[in-house]
Amino acid sequence: MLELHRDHKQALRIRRVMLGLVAYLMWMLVSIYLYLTNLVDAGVTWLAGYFLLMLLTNAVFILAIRRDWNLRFNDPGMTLGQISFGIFWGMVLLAQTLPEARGGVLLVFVTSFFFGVFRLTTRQFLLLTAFASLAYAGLIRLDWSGMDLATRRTELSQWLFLTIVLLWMSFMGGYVARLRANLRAAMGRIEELANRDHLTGAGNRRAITGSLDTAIQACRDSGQTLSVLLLDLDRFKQLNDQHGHLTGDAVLKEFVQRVESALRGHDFIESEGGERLGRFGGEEFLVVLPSTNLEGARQAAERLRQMVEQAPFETEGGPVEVTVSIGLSEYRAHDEAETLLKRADQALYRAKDKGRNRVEMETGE
Ligand SMILES: Nc1nc2c(ncn2[C@@H]2O[C@H](COP(=O)(O)OP(=O)(O)OP(=O)(O)O)[C@@H](O)[C@H]2O)c(=O)[nH]1
Repeated sequence: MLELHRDHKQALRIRRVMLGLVAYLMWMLVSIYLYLTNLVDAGVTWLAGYFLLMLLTNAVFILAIRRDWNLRFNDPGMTLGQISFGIFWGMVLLAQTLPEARGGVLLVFVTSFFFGVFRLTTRQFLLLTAFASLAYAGLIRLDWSGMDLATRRTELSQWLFLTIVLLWMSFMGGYVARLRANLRAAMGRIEELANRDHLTGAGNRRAITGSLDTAIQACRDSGQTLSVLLLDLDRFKQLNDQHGHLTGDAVLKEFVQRVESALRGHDFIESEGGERLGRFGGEEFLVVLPSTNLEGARQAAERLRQMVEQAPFETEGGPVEVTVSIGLSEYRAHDEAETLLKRADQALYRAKDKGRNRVEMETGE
């Protein structure tokens, strides 16, 4: 199938413009009907030009998205612009339509407005309502002197009903658009909750293993390097026993802050989205280092170890001395996440075994 755009969101926007094309097709069908029933003051050339310009409008919107010009706007979906053009082309047809058929044509405006629920605020809806209402009032004003009293009354009541219906749609549409925005925010929040460790704010196990899988895939695709660090706080049980669980919690939080600032402070952590640090278990954390070989990872790990050791952790129960042991491994061809982590875990075990507060690398076997 033809790829609309390499970016998923942009492809969706193009699809939405195509949906707008359906509305234009509707204007075309209406105009053909009006032409066949002699209710429009236009010939074949006028109609052909009208169709062409409408299609061109649509094509320009699609082109703008394909070339990413739309990304410069606050509303990259260009909803307001698209609806304004929809109304404009509707008005053009209305201007040519004989007064007795205008009432029906006005109904088609509702379809243009409907697109607003994708994005527009009530204010923007009201702006469009004013635009449509004034444009129609302008048309009536133009033909006013040629109308008899009955036609004037019909046109005025049609103008009134159009304005009322569009006003109603503005408030309903704005409400639906707000619901949609709330839903999107809620989805973001749910995603955040599903991926974040509640206590420390670091990524949780699910998030960090997801990042690891992505990083492994990148290694397979491009042959770049990747290393992982498993960090485990030393004698944490003893810390809890001596200072209490709350102090233990505070230490975990500060530990994450220290590691995160150390990771941010060095450009070895070129984040390409996704988590780089995650809580793997109680007092065990995983750091994923893309594009980093074993030596680079060792230096990073050593920096982290020193960051933890260098100053006591300030807690409400007073300062607490904390150290961390770190095991690290580097991606090898055909590694799965499990095998990579297993080697890091074995290295961590050795670090503990050799007295803690140290960095150990995987062995060459
Ligand atoms: N305060 C606090 N403690 C936790 C949390 N999660 C796990 N722990 C504690 O962390 C301790 C981990 O103890 P162990 O696995 O025996 O390891 P350790 O005492 O750190 O000893 P080594 O790892 O060998 O240095 C346990 O006592 C857990 O209760 C947490 O969220 N908050």
